[in-house]
Amino acid sequence: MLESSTSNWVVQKFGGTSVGKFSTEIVDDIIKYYSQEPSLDNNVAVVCSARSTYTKAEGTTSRLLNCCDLASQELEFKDIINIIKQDHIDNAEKHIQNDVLQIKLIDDTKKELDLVETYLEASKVLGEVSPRTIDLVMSVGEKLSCLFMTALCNDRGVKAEYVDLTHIIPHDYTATTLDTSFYVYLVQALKARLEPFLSTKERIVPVFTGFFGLVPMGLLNGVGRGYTDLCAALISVALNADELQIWKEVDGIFTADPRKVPQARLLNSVTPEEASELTYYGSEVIHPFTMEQVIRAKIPIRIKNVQNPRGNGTIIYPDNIAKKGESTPPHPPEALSSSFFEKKKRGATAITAKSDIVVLNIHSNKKTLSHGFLAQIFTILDKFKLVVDLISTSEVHVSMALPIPDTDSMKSLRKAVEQLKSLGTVDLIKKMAIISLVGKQMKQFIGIAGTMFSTLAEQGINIEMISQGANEINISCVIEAEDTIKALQSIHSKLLDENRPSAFEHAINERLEQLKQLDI
Ligand SMILES: Nc1ncnc2c1ncn2[C@@H]1O[C@H](COP(=O)(O)OP(=O)(O)O)[C@@H](O)[C@H]1O
Ligand SMILES: N[C@@H](CC(=O)OP(=O)(O)O)C(=O)O
Repeated sequence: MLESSTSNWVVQKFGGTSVGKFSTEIVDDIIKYYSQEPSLDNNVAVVCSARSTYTKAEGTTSRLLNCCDLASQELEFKDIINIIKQDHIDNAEKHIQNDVLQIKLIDDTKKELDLVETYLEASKVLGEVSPRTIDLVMSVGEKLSCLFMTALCNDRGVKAEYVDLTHIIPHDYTATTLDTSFYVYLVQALKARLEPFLSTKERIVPVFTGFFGLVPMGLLNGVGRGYTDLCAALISVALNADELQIWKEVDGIFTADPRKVPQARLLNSVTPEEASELTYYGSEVIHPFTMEQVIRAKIPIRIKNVQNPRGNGTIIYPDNIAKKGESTPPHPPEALSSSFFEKKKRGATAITAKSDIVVLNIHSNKKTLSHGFLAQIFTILDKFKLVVDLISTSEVHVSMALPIPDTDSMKSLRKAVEQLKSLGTVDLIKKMAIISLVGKQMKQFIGIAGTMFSTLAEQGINIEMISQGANEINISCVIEAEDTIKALQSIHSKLLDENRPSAFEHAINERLEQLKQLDI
């Protein structure tokens, strides 16, 4: 059965470091190609993050947040504003050839940063920077980046128009949470903003600020860093786009972080569940909020490399739902075709590691876990805003793995420990890492966990904690952080290397052969 036809819109999201390092390549080889190549017949919408020259930590968003921090302590922040200003002016002078475009861009850049100064001066006087002010200041990162990318497109022969989404949510919007009704509202508001681009005969590329409004709770609190992915997802839904492309500096999603495991392979496709688990457990490929919206609208997400634009990348899409415009997937048992057997062989999809983990052990002072013991633990952790990544319990003992990435979260953990001591003996094990094996097909096979843990044992790696996610697509364990690379490489070689079928894979192949004989 055929569903809704194609819209010919492709949404392209570019991250901050890509805008910082590869802006001309993005315009010439990607935006121009996708919007002007006759065989593609596409309309392109672009979404950009704030510029980072080297790393995100030293990028414009981090600098702007640093200004907010200084202003809240009534300290001087203007030096940082000047660094941001100079960086963007130098960039405009270097890349924009047309004088009129360049002068206007520099002028707009200065005006935006003057506004930041005004907001923060006022906050300094008040001795407080509100979440709304933080959002307003943070939005300037995306504004500057998109003003630049729009000018660069126009300078290089791609007709483009800047679209500022900072005020897309009106002042009097009353919602307090980012729930479905909020997203429905936002998609409608985006549709209204897109209308001029849809009604004109001329092909104009809208360049959207990836900062999308002063949302309830503040964008930083409600969505967190990396919010531009979500913005691009919502624009894709508003446009009923054929594809959302997230452009990165890596060819797509690999079986492991290619910087840590040289043998890692590029994956053609992963499911949204797998992409979420990988992102949560250390492989930051896509913001976790992005997928739900787009997949519900049957829009595939493609991760691609700005340095290799013609590569296929990795598609994120469910393996049991038809894409829009395509036939619905065959109903089982047809699904159990030879491709089923091919897929099942894979077992695990990818492996990932998350560092900065602390294990918190609590031994109850009662003989058995009393009623309310876990509730008390979580109440204390919640009070200090501590998140638990993994948990395992025995009769009188609870172990938890917590992400503690900075000194602030360490301080909170210490305070929590003081209160947890009323429940039993408490100890902390620092400098740990979570290793997670992820794969939607894994749940079909007993033995993958066994292979994973015996591989670690063969390498002499001590396992502190073991946990299997309730969704059964993730098997995780906690090890010492210094063993991370060894663990990733050895497990990858046993369970994910294509060239070296393991003893375990032989066992799977044999079992699949038996199933085939049984005609299942
Ligand atoms: N499984 C994985 N597949 C691809 N990249 C991964 C994986 N795990 C970790 N990474 C790392 O994630 C990074 C993401 O790419 P990058 O384009 O630099 O991110 P961003 O644009 O979000 O700043 C890469 O440097 C890559 O090494
Ligand atoms: N500029 C924001 C939003 C964002 O999405 O960034 P990036 O796409 O570069 O990860 C941040 O630094 O968090």
